[in-house]
Amino acid sequence: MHAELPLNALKQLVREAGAATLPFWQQAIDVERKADDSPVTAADLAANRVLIDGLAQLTPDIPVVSEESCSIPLATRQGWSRWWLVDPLDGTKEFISGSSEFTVNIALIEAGRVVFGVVGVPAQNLLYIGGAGQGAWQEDADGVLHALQVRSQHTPLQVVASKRHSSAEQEALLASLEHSVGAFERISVGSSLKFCQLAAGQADLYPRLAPTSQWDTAAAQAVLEGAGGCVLRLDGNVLEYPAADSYLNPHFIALPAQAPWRATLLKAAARLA
Ligand SMILES: Nc1ncnc2c1ncn2[C@@H]1O[C@H](COP(=O)(O)O)[C@@H](OP(=O)(O)O)[C@H]1O
Ligand SMILES: [Mg+2]
Repeated sequence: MHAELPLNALKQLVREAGAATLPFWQQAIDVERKADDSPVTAADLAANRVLIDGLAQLTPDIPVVSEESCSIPLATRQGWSRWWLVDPLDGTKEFISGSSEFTVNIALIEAGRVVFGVVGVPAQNLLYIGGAGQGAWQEDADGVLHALQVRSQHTPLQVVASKRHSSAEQEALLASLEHSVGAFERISVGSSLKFCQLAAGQADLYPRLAPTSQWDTAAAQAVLEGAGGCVLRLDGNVLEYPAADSYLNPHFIALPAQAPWRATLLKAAARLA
């Protein structure tokens, strides 16, 4: 997997960033509001510091954009051929509520595509790693790797969706799925763990017709792609990571690449694009 990357050190760094969040977890914690009204805590900032310092040390030639350090001029970012895209604590609202569904995310972007990602789940002492064409693994608390593979047939379909964010379009897509493919079960999960559950063959579809930013999706997209999944915009193209004014993603669906109902779902999604 990306032979030139210091893989073990990167995994250790994500574990250390996760460990930096845990002293604040399930404790009374001050919550600040950012300019976009989203919450940020001392845990987000502690993990951010570990990752920014660690990446600068491990891969000094690769620039970093983090949710908590993202005010880098577009003209500068447009000159980068590869860069790290970091969400030090995805699922901040879950973290604040005391839920274990929060993650630490680092993704390597090359020429606008995610090529490698590590997702840490600090409260479960787990890591997910992977990249398109390279495979995907879960590393357990003892450092043992377990290969991940999506499933493509499961009845009923299990749909993972945000605990907190949906939209009328998302509900319309799910209604059309039920009509054309069949009944499904819906499971609410916070953070980028939703992609990891697909990668691990524990769920079948993650529709996100509600806002996310690039750092929310990139690392776990790499894991899912390595496990045989894909993340597609509603027009059927792969979700990409262009340098742009805004870090907002378009709406997307994440699914096993070989899902038998893929074409049916994409037809319904195209009507909502
Ligand atoms: N209006 C909005 N604009 C951009 N991103 C949003 C958003 N509402 C929610 N999100 C993103 O959704 C993520 C949470 O996803 P989920 O609901 O699946 O757990 C948040 O990540 P953070 O917790 O890192 O801020 C946040 O970035
Ligand atoms: Mg996030």
